[in-house]
Amino acid sequence: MANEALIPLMKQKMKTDNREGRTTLGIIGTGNFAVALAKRLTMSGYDVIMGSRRPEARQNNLTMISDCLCGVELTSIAECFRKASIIFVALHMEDFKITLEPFVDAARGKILIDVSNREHPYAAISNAEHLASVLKHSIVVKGFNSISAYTLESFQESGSSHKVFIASNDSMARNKVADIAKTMGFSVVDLGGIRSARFMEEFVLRVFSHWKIPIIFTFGIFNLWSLYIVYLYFIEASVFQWEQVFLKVLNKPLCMTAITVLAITYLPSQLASIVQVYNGTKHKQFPRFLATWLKSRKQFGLISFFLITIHVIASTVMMSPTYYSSWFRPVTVTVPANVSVSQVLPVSPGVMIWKGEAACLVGITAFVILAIVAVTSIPSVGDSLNWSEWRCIHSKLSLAGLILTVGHVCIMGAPNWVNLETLKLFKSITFLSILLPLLVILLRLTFGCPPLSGYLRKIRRGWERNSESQISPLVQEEPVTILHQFDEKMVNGYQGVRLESSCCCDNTAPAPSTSSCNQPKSVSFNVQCECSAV
Ligand SMILES: NC(=O)C1=CN([C@@H]2O[C@H](COP(=O)(O)OP(=O)(O)OC[C@H]3O[C@@H](n4cnc5c(N)ncnc54)[C@H](OP(=O)(O)O)[C@@H]3O)[C@@H](O)[C@H]2O)C=CC1
Ligand SMILES: [Fe+3]
Repeated sequence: MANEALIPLMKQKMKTDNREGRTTLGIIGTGNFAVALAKRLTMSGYDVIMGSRRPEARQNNLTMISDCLCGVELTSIAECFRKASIIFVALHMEDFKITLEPFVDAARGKILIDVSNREHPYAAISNAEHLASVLKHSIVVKGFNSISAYTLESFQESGSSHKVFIASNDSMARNKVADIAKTMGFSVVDLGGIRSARFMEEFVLRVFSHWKIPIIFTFGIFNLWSLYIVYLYFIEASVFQWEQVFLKVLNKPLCMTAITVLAITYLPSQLASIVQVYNGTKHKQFPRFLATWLKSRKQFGLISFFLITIHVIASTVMMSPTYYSSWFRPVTVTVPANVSVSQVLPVSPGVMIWKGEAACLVGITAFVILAIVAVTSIPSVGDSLNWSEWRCIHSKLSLAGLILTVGHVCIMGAPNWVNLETLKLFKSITFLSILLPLLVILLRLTFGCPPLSGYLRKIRRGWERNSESQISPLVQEEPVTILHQFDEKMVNGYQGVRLESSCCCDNTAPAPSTSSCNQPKSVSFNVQCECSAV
């Protein structure tokens, strides 16, 4: 691995790269990723040299793939090492040794960007560390491995919402690669030393890891509600026919699951408030289950919205007096004396009563509000909002959505609840399904009203009940970031929280400015933001 003594040599080489102000970058490999990268770099204003084992054989292929590649110089790997000082290694890890070992001296002092991914999650060392061991005197930077060839090629779709993670032991090399990524239109996340490469490579192999728990939970809740519905409507009383099982019957556990999962989305925030008030500080870690639950809120919310959407469509399809008899005015038919009852009379359906209309209005409004919340949780949309707007939508508007959803159920069920005995009340599915959401709303309102709201705000600004040394008010106004080691837990948390800044602050003594941090050891997350969103 390169050391700082190589930096002057590198600077010298960088200067020779400039032709008419353009920097020359090398790419070793001519596969899918290399071609997409060459196109993107060319369109971002770089001169590109591609190094191949068989340049003559590849030349025709490249120009046939795209016109953008006409200006790209295709040469041997040795020539590529000679002409460029920053080189992307777009090879499979298994080929590093056999293909690159002869170029140990040619690679001396060069910045090599390892873009490779692994087949399997478990490996003793990362691909980047393996590359550094093959080309001992080079400076290896891990990066771009989470960006697909498709993303590189589709200019319009890959905006700053696509993040390029970068890791290297050499801070100057990291900065240079970060500048290239920014010029290409990506936003950059600096993950510090090369050890982070292990997690960068493992991270991309995970398949919907954040979705597993929410999906299993939702499935469990759906099964429980379904069993209860079957018991109520088919075993205890024969209310429905089996033919109605696909829409009318299924719609019931579906909407009950949707509202339960919606409550589960907002419940951990309230539990977090309870824990923080109980501890009298925000600096104590949440219990593991709660931390995981907090990180899964987005997934729970989106699953709930998905179920609500199906419920809305199914209800709209069935919207008739036959299915929703209690929502419509009954039709009285007077049979004239000269008409026999066996004759068919045209009967116009009754209009909706207040209950039906009000339930529809409140339900539609809740659906639209939750749609806005769901859409803004898409990173590219969320990124267009500032922090206050994002917080307003995910805190206030989502609460309004939950209240309206409960209101929708109450309008449907409440007129019946008053006539029911206590025991029978617990057999009402509308009553049962609002209990958890009501608890969440009550907790939210309790923590949102003085004096608890003020107390909680104080805690979230750094105040500690049992601490002598309070953080100065000036520092409290700054976003408080905590230095995490880049470990599995942090990568998991990445999707759930908004990345705000990357200063390196200590948990107990937040640094007031990012400038004091020349070499952040890891990304840091704006914990203030996460807590506020709570
Ligand atoms: N494709 C994608 O979307 C992404 C790919 N990556 C990573 O980028 C790297 C390249 O991927 P990709 O371009 O798809 O792979 P390809 O199989 O399409 O290309 C690999 C290239 O490696 C070169 N090579 C050098 N030595 C050997 C060797 N001994 N045997 C075979 N080929 C060799 C070949 O070029 P030549 O014959 O000209 O020397 C070949 O074109 C991989 O490590 C992959 O994990 C990372 C993110 C996304
Ligand atoms: Fe409904």
